[in-house]
Amino acid sequence: MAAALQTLGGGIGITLHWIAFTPTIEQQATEEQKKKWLKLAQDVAIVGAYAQTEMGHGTFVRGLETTATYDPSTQEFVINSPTLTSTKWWPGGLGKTANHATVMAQLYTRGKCYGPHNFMVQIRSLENHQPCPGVTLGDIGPKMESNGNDNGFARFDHVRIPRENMLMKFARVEADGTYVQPPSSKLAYSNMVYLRGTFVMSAAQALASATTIAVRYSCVRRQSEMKPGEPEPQILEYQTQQYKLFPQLAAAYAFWFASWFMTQQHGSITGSMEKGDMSGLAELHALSAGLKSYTTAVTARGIDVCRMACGGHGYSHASGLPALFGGAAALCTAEGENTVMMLQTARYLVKCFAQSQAGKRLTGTVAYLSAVQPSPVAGNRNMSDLGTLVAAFQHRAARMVRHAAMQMQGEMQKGKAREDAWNSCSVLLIKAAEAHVHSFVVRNFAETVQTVEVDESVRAVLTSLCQLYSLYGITEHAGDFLKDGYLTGRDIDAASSHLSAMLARVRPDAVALVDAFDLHDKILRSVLGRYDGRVYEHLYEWAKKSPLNKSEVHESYYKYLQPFLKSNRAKL
Ligand SMILES: CCCCCCCCCCCCCC(=O)SCCNC(=O)CCNC(=O)[C@H](O)C(C)(C)COP(=O)(O)OP(=O)(O)OC[C@H]1O[C@@H](n2cnc3c(N)ncnc32)[C@H](O)[C@@H]1OP(=O)(O)O
Ligand SMILES: Cc1cc2nc3c(=O)[nH]c(=O)nc-3n(C[C@H](O)[C@H](O)[C@H](O)COP(=O)(O)OP(=O)(O)OC[C@H]3O[C@@H](n4cnc5c(N)ncnc54)[C@H](O)[C@@H]3O)c2cc1C
Repeated sequence: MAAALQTLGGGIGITLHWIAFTPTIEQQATEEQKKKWLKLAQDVAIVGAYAQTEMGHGTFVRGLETTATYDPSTQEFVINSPTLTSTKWWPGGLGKTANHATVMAQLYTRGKCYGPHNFMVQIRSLENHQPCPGVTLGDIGPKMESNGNDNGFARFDHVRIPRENMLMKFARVEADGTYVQPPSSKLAYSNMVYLRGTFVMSAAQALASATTIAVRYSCVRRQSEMKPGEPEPQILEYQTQQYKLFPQLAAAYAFWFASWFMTQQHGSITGSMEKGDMSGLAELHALSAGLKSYTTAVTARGIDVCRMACGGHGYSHASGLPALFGGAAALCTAEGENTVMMLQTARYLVKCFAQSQAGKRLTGTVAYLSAVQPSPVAGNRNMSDLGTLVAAFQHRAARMVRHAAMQMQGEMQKGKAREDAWNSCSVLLIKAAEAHVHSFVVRNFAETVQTVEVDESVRAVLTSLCQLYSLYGITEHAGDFLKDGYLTGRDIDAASSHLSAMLARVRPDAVALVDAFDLHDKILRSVLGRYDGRVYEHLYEWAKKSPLNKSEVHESYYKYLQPFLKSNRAKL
């Protein structure tokens, strides 16, 4: 059923029912409320949207304007859109598909505001799908991509819902209007942490799709002469083509493994939180925010590299790459805009750095911050050794975190308010947070290839891929490693030559590495990436099905071109 709805396309968007609406019930509803709504959602007996973002606010959740005012005389909440900018705007499925929504609104009771909380609101009739009284709904119009999803808008004109429709697992409002605090005000945001974590796998899968398409096509496509008189080579024989595609292929594996870690972390930390231990929430938020931001940004750029590596046919929708890029671009903005998310990670790193300066031993993904030596020890490093590469990335991140934090401390010592010092160092903070996440991805990649249960021949290939990913990162960001002399120019030259060697070493396994993603043609939806490699025949068939080819002479000739040509000829 869900798959059918999913493929219905135009105007039917059920993605967010699965990835946001249903998980919000799972994570924010009481057991009683789950009995009422969870099975309905899981069986798609109701279809839901996650309605948080408004026309005027997406990033700043505390600035949302929709209100939920408790009326103790009727034990109801009154949901209202007080301004134009409070109109819910963007939620997937909200325009035409969903008949329910979890609505994030400022909770008011006894005249006091307690901040954003989630409320279950029925928005369309289950009989005729018409909007419920007081609810105005619509689609927000064409977007860059994913136009099958009806991202919509919603306005509420004093819509009354029972008190029990507030999702009350963490915070509660009693019948008399008393507000009961949650263990942490950020638990209302927990589903965003979950969804960000899933974006890491979405990014990995998107990059896996793009590299599958581009690597397979690069084995089919023959172009130019490498040596005069010789047959045209597969374009994958060109080192430049390998330099474009193999780092993206390595990143797809790196992000895939990072998503395994993210899923495991989310499970164990939320498990502890169920028992009342909130200690892991801050690290979980920082990791999910940073990984979401980093992996989606690299993926969007990487998909466009793959698109360009396929030449003209990459620019055709037949390749599947423009659609992949559009979707990946959405991941950079949705579920927490990337800059804002990376700043959240930076906020956590600055806090941890201060704790480490005060003598606290750091643990988890920031443990290296207290372990890394501030003074570089230059020397001939073995740039093909994974341990050396991981240490280099951790040194780089620790140095940049320290530099950004000290810069901020310096600004505050000059008398700047903390917020102003933060803002004037935020570019440094973003770069430090990116270096931190990059070092985590490299370390996690190295640890995974060394411990994953695979045949030794497979481990050797994955190790080469991990070396390639790390060496590519070092050569792309060489300045960061050279700055304090931790790596020398000779180390960077060694890294470049090892990288070239890794490109050649990965080449024979490139097709096997993309086939290993096991992405069916129906998922890839790409003429260039077909498993059977019969690109040209299917490209021609695909083009012939274009709507423009329904008639030999298009109606636009008679309407526009013919009179235009005629009048120009008449002037000769
Ligand atoms: C290729 C595939 C294609 C697929 C097609 C496309 C599909 C698309 C699918 C699209 C689906 C898209 C669906 C959608 O898009 S759903 C809508 C998604 N919207 C967002 O993600 C909103 C983003 N904004 C926020 O989360 C908050 O406003 C932020 C975080 C920015 C500020 O918040 P706030 O102003 O309140 O906080 P603060 O900055 O003062 O910090 C105060 C403290 O709070 C801590 N803190 C903050 N947050 C969290 C947290 N979550 N857990 C735990 N802790 C948290 C923080 O560390 C700090 O701690 P400390 O430092 O004081 O100790
Ligand atoms: C495809 C898609 C699907 C979506 N689906 C949903 C959904 O189902 N439900 C839902 O509720 N929402 C959804 N959204 C909305 C999405 O969550 C928001 O667009 C996102 O959170 C970004 O918020 P914004 O649009 O307010 O951007 P803004 O925050 O206005 O971003 C504009 C610029 O301001 C900058 N900026 C903002 N705050 C800061 C800061 N503190 N420091 C530095 N720079 C800052 C940003 O970095 C950015 O460069 C979707 C969006 C898209 C694109």
